[in-house]
Amino acid sequence: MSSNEASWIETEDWHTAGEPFRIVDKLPTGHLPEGQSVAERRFNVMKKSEHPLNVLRQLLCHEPRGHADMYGGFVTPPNDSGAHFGVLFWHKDGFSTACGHGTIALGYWAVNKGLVKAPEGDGIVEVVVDVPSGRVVASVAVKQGKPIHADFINVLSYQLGKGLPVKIPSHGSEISVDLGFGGAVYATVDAAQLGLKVEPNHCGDFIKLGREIKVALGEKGNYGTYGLYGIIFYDEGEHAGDESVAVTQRNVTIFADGQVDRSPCGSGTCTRLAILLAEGRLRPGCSKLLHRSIIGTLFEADIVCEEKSPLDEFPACIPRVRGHANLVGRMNFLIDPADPVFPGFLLR
Ligand SMILES: O=C(O)[C@H]1NCC[C@@H]1O
Repeated sequence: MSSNEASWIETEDWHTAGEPFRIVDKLPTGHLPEGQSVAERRFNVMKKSEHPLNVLRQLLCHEPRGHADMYGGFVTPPNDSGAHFGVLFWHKDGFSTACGHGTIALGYWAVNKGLVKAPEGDGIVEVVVDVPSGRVVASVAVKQGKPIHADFINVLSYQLGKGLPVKIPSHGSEISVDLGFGGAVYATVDAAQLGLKVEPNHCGDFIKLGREIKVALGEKGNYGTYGLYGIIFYDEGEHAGDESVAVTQRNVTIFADGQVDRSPCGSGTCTRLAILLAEGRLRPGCSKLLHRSIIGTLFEADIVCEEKSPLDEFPACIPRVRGHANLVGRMNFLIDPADPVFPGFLLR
């Protein structure tokens, strides 16, 4: 694709629990960023706003081809032969380090496309994906050769901070937030502190509050090279019977700059699992988190195992999140530099 010529680009669009995931399998020549790993490729595309892959992100994410809550991934080579492929996740403001809903969609996509050999009848097939935060797995269950659900098995996840006091303009008194890592850094907040329920009619409030909390936390929200990615507002749900069997919560995750996750957020769910482990409310191998989204869709999550933690104060675990993805359509977009709104626009 030369910079002044119009060209076409194909995508396959999925959603996982309502959250969009637009997959670009074949990148135009000259678009793959340099790097030995997906993490290096991400750093390299982020260094240069005029990088052709960053322009392609805006074209496919922003209006009129996308919208302020659009999300997707560019498929790349893996870091080495241990993974099937790599992916650079993108959202309206840039490239993220982790994406559970996208990994679930990629699991379905790879099986449907025949990129990994699935059992002809019933069984499980593992799709191994290199993402910027490490190597993750979509473990796809198939029935008569077709995916029926996928488990996102994430990188090591753990709590980073407990009860950090935060003062924000929209709320009179100080609130308290926990910080955690699930491939990306999240601040998690019990929405009851703000007098809010996680319901679609409060979506605008959560966008505003999420932005305010991010600003108020400032550098305290960073962890090494990871900046604070999202704010998870959660409600405690009804106890599903025995507390040792399940914790039920509903959340909305506001990520990047005011982007709203329609799904329960895969990497956010991993962060909540790690915090619930630290609080002693979940245990590896025997209890679950039933995690609903703001639109009511569900991820079912548990802890595969506890592992050595990089921090003395908090335990660490390998989390697993089960979800469903659905194909939305196959698109063929015209990319025309002469379009008066090239490469696109946003109204948030
Ligand atoms: O499921 C997830 O992990 C992603 N969903 C949007 C924000 C996160 O990257």
